[in-house]
Amino acid sequence: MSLYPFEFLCPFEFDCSQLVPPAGTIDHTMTDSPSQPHAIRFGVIGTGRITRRLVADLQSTDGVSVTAIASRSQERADWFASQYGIPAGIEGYERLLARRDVDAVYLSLPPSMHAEWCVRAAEAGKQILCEKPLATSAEQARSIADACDRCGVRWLDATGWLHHKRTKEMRALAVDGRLGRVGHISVSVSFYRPFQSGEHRLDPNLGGGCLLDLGWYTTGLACHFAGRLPIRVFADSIQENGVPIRCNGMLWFGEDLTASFSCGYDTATRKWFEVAGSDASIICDDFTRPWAERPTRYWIHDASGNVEANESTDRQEQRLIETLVGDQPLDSWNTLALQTQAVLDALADSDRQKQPVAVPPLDSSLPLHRSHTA
Ligand SMILES: NC(=O)C1=CN([C@@H]2O[C@H](COP(=O)(O)OP(=O)(O)OC[C@H]3O[C@@H](n4cnc5c(N)ncnc54)[C@H](OP(=O)(O)O)[C@@H]3O)[C@@H](O)[C@H]2O)C=CC1
Ligand SMILES: O=C1CO[C@H](CO)[C@@H](O)[C@@H]1O
Repeated sequence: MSLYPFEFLCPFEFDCSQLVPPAGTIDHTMTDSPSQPHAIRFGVIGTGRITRRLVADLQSTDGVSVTAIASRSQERADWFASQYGIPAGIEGYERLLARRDVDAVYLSLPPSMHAEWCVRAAEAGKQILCEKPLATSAEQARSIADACDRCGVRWLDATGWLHHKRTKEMRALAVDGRLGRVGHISVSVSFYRPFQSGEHRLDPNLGGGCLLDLGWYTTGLACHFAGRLPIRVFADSIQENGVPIRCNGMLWFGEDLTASFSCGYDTATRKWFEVAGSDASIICDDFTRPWAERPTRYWIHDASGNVEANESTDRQEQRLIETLVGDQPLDSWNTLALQTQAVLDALADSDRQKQPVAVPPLDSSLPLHRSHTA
């Protein structure tokens, strides 16, 4: 059965009067409602699986509305628009960027397309929420950051777990001495196939492979808790169709702190980490998102077998969206994304060479990824 049933017809027509925004212009006159004055109006680029969830998250975030969705196919755009109550279905991503009723875009394309469409969105003056991985190389990631800088637009990668309220809490435990001296971080993210045909995760030309897809989480987690870039990394993968389908590795943050990771498409769903200190460890088994119908949870284990359990609920995607459309600086989040991408480059390089490689230092003008955890 097709993933996209096309039996629904869109009741909305494309409105040419909404074309042509001067870059950076935000025109709130077209879709503001009395209940949402000055809502930030999102346009969605791509109609994939994750889009369904994020559209609902956008629509349920205060101060945000979704005004348009673009697909390569008019039929698919119309179907999504009608299913999700989005006023306009648009054929072609460029046409969405040209609309005056779009202030920000949510981009959920295969990874190899992120850089091009983020840069175009920035040049059209739109704020950007881009799916992870931000790009397929550090150079591409930097081109996104530079374009956003140049055009004065805010951007975030859609890495929801970072914005969960417990993430700050867990990191505080690691840095305030509760665990003793932190020595090792281990992190695993996986799920077991099957994939549908045409799956971008298995296509090297679309930025496929578990290292970018799931290594984005494992690398980001290790860098987030370490609060610095690793000096040296090692990765080794099992490949299929020219992409890694299992990848394991090590990160050295200095002599005192190491991390190990495992990610892949050939073991059951795992989304856990451990931060091990000299006195105690944090263990979390759902860091990327909660298990269905359960609160998020983590445990602090001490050296005597005492366990402190923590459960909480939060709406991490809404927090992520609020952070983007808010007015606080995004430097710290942006830096972590650029660091993560640079480390992924080094891991891919190590996997090719089958030996540890040094991680080049990041641009020193970037602020350290620390401020929001204070
Ligand atoms: N944050 C999270 O929790 C998650 C993030 N992701 C990320 O979201 C992004 C999209 O993933 P996912 O939703 O699974 O992807 P899908 O394959 O389901 O969707 C990708 C969409 O991109 C568009 N597209 C444009 N060109 C191509 C092409 N050549 N091949 C395939 N699709 C194309 C299609 O939309 P159209 O044809 O309508 O233009 C398609 O629906 C990835 O970067 C992924 O890592 C994914 C899952 C969870
Ligand atoms: O980011 C993601 C979240 O996890 C999924 C698997 O559970 C991945 O497929 C996806 O790319």
